[in-house]
Amino acid sequence: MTRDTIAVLGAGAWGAALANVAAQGRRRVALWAHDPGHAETLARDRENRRHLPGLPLAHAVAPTSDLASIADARVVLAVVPAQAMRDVARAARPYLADGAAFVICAKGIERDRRHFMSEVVAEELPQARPAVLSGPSFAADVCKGLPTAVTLAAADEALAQRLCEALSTKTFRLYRSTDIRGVEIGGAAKNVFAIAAGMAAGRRLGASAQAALIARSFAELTRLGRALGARSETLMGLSGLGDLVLTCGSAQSRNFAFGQALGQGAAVQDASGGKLTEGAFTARVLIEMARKEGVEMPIAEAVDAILSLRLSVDAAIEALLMRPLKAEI
Ligand SMILES: NC(=O)C1=CN([C@@H]2O[C@H](COP(=O)(O)OP(=O)(O)OC[C@H]3O[C@@H](n4cnc5c(N)ncnc54)[C@H](OP(=O)(O)O)[C@@H]3O)[C@@H](O)[C@H]2O)C=CC1
Ligand SMILES: O=C(CO)COP(=O)(O)O
Repeated sequence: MTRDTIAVLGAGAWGAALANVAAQGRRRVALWAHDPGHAETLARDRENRRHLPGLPLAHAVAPTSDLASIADARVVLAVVPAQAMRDVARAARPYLADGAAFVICAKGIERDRRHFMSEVVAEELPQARPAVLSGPSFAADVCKGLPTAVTLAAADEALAQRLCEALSTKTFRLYRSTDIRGVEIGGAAKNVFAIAAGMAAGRRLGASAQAALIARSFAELTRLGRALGARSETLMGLSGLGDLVLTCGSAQSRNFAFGQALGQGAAVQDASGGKLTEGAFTARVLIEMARKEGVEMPIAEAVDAILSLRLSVDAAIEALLMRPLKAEI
């Protein structure tokens, strides 16, 4: 079988990790950075010191800031922050080959237009075949070759199968799905819940509270996911429950660490330490979507209220605990 040519858009932690995965068994994988200086530094250091220090780039990874480098790719992995996806997809339009797979690896929802990433890509790249890759996977773990399993969804199951074969390695396993919406909701929402879990850890609420928070977050995700057409088995799978458990349970997560800093008293504007925390961009749009669907999401609402400075962490915890008793659904 010939191996699909792969290019990666976005040279952060996850872009570098996925470029290394794609480099296995390939002679060249273009890794595009929007900042030419960053592309030059990557090419010189052969390591992403800014985002993934201590983990070398594979030989076949070719850093570049020239978008024309995606022209020969049959598979393009889009690994930029969710709020940058529209601009990057639009800029890629003149170069992307007809029928190329455009695999969304960002986890978020477009704030301004309330669009899922697959909707953004459908609008900006009519020639692309969109797919979504999401699941429990820290970039450093993947780069170190630790075992990881994620979901790859495409509307066309044959494409999903082909992408799983193109991207899977001995330690990076892809499971196919056709439920694009289910996979992208899980990835976007878990970042918001991870902020809440981090806050609980920062306030030292204890392991029982952490478990309750994960379970009730999953109930919120399930309610919204079902309202938006996601399949239950997707929400219960790697990209839903799997990623929720990972991100809500580890300070390796930037969203969790952000919430933890907030719980320990850091100000909202300082708590991320300059790192990308997708949940902070997704919280508001997630609850706007939920309200439109008539879905209750009290944990996500609390995160949004704290980030908008309408509520303190302690007041939000108090409000969650004082909610009327109800059936467990
Ligand atoms: N890290 C992880 O373990 C995982 C991350 N993801 C998801 O992948 C996405 C990217 O995350 P990650 O790589 O970790 O983030 P990083 O912060 O490590 O990297 C983001 C990269 O995108 C670049 N960037 C920023 N703004 C733009 C823009 N407007 N146009 C093009 N590029 C831009 C950054 O450049 P600069 O350095 O100049 O700011 C940087 O190279 C997120 O949606 C995240 O949720 C998914 C699974 C795992
Ligand atoms: O998505 C991730 C793991 O699956 C990475 O989480 P953070 O963006 O919170 O670091």
